[in-house]
Amino acid sequence: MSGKTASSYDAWQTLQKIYDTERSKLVLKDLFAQDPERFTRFSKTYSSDTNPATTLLLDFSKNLITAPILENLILLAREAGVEKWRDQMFAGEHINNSEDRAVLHIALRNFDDFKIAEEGVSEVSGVLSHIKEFTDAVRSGAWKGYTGKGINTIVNIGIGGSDLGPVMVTEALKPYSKRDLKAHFVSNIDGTHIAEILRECNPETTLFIIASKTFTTQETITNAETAKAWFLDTAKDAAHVAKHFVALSTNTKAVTAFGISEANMFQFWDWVGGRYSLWSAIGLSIALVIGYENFEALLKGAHGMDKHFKETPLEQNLPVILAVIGVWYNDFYGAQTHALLPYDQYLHKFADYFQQGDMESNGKSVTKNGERVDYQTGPIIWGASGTNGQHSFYQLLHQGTKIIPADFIAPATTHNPIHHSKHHRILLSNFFAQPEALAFGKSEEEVRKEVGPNAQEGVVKSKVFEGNRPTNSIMFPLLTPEVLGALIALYEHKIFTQGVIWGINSFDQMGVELGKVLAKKILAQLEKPDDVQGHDSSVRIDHSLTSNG
Ligand SMILES: O=P(O)(O)OC[C@H]1O[C@H](O)[C@H](O)[C@@H](O)[C@@H]1O
Repeated sequence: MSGKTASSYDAWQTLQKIYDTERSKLVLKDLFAQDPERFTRFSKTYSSDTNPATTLLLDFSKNLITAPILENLILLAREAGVEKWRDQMFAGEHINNSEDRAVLHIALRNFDDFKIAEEGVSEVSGVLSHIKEFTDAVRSGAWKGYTGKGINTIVNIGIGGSDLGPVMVTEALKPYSKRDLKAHFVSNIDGTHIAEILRECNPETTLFIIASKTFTTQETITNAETAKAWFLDTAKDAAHVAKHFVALSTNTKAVTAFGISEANMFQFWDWVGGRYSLWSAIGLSIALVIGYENFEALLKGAHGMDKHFKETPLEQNLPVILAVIGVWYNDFYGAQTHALLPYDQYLHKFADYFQQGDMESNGKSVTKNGERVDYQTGPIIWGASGTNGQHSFYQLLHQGTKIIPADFIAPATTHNPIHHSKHHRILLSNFFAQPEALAFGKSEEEVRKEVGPNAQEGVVKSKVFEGNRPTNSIMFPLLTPEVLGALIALYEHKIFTQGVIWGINSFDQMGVELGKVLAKKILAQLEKPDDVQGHDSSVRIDHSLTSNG
């Protein structure tokens, strides 16, 4: 990093001038009318070198940009050192400076292309073999529970990155799942979460996967202990735990102290960030649900996108394009949020997943050098799957006062072509219609023609769509494991690129600590309510409300 902050880069200042002087000319209707080649100019396709079915089309033509704006946005990325930082990440340098760690989720899906020297990287293939051997044994029925029965239920106990990735991916890849293996995910400390799930489990046929990078996370350890006690209630003998509990962690000591042997532990390393960990041992539940071969295809899909990000000039680089367009809205238009809108029911957890992926990475306000930024950093990520969102919050997208950049995401074909793909055709018609309506709107003149001369003024105005609301559209042939891998990696590298432009460390999460520390203090006091002290006056603990009899 140059020591400069983003707003002092030359390209930033050029962009600010363009925004100040040309903003009124950035009207999508006019930009499309002036340039019949606009779609060709502002769309790009990524295709995997090894599998032509793994293709992503990014249409970014419906953005408030021109060729010179995009050129300057790319210059901004270059001036911020995106290429340099990217190459450092791929080389295993400790770019997570506050924790002095490498950032190597790309090493978990490397398949020997990038040479990385960091400790632990050479062990990745061994852990993958362990995952394969174990998942094959469980899925085939060779792995037996303590009464000799096979496993038909898995319960992943984890939170944050040790939950959201496995949940999102197992939902997204349901068509590839072993339908007779039920997968549950417990995350919340609220006892209701585990209580409801245990009601659906049989201790003889259930496998608990304790997923925690640190193995110190309060929610996960508490839930894991509850699960163990529930299991031993029936199984009685602690020796049976070995058949029903495995751990995914970097912390061998804590895992063995919990009572899980090293043989039942799947390792990963401190250079895997929690929100980038689904590619590691944390993906065990994914491999169990979809099979090891499909898990490997997911990794290969991400690896292909890694190569694209590493080797493609910034101008053609999909993650970089998404990132700089995001910066344009976030920092010049003042957009506060970014919506992820997948038109695919299988992707219904995609926005939830990238809430952590993006907001925990880029929700920072000091640079790596410790300077307070004087510009906006990470956007608020939100969204829901189409078409449900249309019947809920799209009113605000179309006619509200806020600018909400959004990504529309859809597969060209469906895993469920019922009624000769009638559902899918309707879904896609909405996927195409919404960005069109957002971009081009409906003029007052058009409304007047429709409603006739006698309509009230208020009615006319309420039916006008100003348009000029920006979107990206991303399409792929079918949601396969490889395509999903590429799609997730696309967003990971987008987040990386934005973090570099803003000069922040996208790989620590100091902001989650304070609340945890305070909760621990309060917990001690809840257990001994007479001693409540040292908090502000709004923390008044009424023992009659907190005790359960
Ligand atoms: O995997 P664990 O160590 O249990 O951590 C689980 C989660 O909790 C932390 O508070 C972090 O904010 C997350 O990044 C992490 O994914």
